[in-house]
Amino acid sequence: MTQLPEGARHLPGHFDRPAQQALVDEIRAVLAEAPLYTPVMPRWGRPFSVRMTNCGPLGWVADKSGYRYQPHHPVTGKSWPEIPASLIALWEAVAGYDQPPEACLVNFYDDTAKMGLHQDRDEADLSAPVVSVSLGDDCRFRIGGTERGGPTASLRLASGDVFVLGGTARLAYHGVDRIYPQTSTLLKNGGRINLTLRRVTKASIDMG
Ligand SMILES: O=C(O)CCC(=O)C(=O)O
Ligand SMILES: [Fe+2]
Repeated sequence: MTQLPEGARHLPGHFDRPAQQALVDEIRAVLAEAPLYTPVMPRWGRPFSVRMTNCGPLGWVADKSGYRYQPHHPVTGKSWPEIPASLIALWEAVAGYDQPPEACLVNFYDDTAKMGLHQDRDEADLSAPVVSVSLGDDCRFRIGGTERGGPTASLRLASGDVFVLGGTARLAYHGVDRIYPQTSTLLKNGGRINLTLRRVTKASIDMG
């Protein structure tokens, strides 16, 4: 595969350095309310190398019973904090979808973390794209087609980049092969943050 699948868009440097810094400050505030935790794979319970938390009315969680969205943090039991306004604005600018995102997954990768090839398909509404932001160290991102085992392409994502999976690519297999340590000075202790905005339900929801 030499080019990106239809509906996949890489927006290099969408956020400039000051905007990246502002986002990091907002994410630190999210982490203070909703700390990173280590999810585990369904069934076997093998821990992910990526630590996670969420903001938004719904958050994506993984534990022994499966993958799902839920309105509260699995460790603290508290509601997830709100999605920062700058990320709502990003969604409005690039998603082409008239409802707001409901979930913002926060992934934290240390120097050795990675994420295997997978599809994002736990959402009831697959007509909305997945919009993701990279902050901190670069990574090698891999993207293929909608069938497991097909050809893939890899590209380097850097701090401030935005990546959109929409159209046919909404169900494209993708993953993070590796982090390139010490390639960014944004996060003082290194590592990479990925923010992934998603619409989960079809209609507007009221979480009451
Ligand atoms: O870290 C990334 O760039 C991708 C994250 C991802 O695929 C996911 O959270 O589903
Ligand atoms: Fe994903």
